[in-house]
Amino acid sequence: MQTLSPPTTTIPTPIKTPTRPAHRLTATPLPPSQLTVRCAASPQNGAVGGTRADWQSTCAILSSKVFTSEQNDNTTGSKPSSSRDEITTVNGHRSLDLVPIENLPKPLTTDLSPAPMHGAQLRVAYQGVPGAYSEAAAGKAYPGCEAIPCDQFEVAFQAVELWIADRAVLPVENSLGGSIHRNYDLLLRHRLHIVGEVQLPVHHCLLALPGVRKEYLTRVISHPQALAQCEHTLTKLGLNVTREAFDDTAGAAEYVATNRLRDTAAIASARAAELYGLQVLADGIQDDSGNVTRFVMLAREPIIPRTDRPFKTSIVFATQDEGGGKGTASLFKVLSAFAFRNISLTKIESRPHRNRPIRIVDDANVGTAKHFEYMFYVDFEASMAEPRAQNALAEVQEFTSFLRVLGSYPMDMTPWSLSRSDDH
Ligand SMILES: O=C(O)C(=O)C[C@]1(C(=O)O)C=C[C@@H](O)C=C1
Repeated sequence: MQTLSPPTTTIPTPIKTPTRPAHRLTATPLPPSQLTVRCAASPQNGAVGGTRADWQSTCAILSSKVFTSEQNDNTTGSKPSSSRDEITTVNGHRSLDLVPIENLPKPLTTDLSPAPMHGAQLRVAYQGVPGAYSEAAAGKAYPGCEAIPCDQFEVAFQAVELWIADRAVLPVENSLGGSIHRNYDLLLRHRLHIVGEVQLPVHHCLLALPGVRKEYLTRVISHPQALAQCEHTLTKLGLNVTREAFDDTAGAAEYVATNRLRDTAAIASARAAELYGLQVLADGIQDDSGNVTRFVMLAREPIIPRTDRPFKTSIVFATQDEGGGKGTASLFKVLSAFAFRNISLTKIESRPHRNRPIRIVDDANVGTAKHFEYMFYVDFEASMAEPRAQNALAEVQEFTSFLRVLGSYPMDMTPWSLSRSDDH
């Protein structure tokens, strides 16, 4: 499948950004590792326990495994450092027990309510151009926000790290297409925190220039996830077309419009049709009417976990080497730490362990085994403010060589509706 080059034309200004110049953020060479990450949160009324000390004790569970800040990405599986002279980090932050409480910087926000510090709208970075589903997710997560288009997922991370944006909204999985692996890898590589999730019903349309008929089409372009979500319907429509990947759905629509392509259709939202002056050739072409994409919201600071509403926690870990002693069956042991506490897992994903993708085990009698090594991403239904979650993670640490909490955040509990008006 060939990847099209994005057009070099001007991108329309994102909605609700009347004063901002019309452009998309593009990649910068600044490595995320150069970015300063600050520590911890201040208490907030309604948070469990309600004091900074409570929050610190919650975090202390996690700070027993410390890594030196010299390490590139905390994934090498090194043993914890015990030296108090070293600058230590937990989840990319200075270890809490080394920082006097009164010196803790204030978090950007302590809750999901949009409260930007710079006195303006909350600025939310997303990948794509106006009309992309990610933009709709940003609007659902933070109504009235200023949505900032970025040309790559990584740029959205950087936008937050560089204080150009307050939040990033990124798709992580779709009910038909599965996980968006790139974003799992980026979550590990960067130091941002998951502060929320939104689930967005995704309603795809087949878009073409006005006057174009289905019979004229020779190709359909869109984001690979969108192409995958419409695979069977495209075949059922009897289209004799090639399918080509594009950076995002709305970008594909814009490309068709700007280049006046009469042989090409885009799969994108009805809103993209309006924005780029395209007609809707077919509506609701996703293979499942309940098609939904889950997005996570990222911020520079974590939010304070609570217990007054359902929370989810996302972690990533590497198991200890298998092959005897403590290392045996470590994945099973990790998962059972949750099972024994009646904590439901909602998602498990494995990705190659970047620093140690293969482990070679020589056995003189039978030969050499080459085991693939993984980073495991797990979402579980509990708040880090709950002792059972803290205890589970304390136990998980015993069987892992690396563990990071990506975030503890409110679950998206909006009522499920497949009505057209809810769709994007
Ligand atoms: O291209 C877009 O519109 C996006 O927001 C990206 C994306 C994705 O990456 O999965 C988001 C939701 C849909 O599942 C299809 C595409």
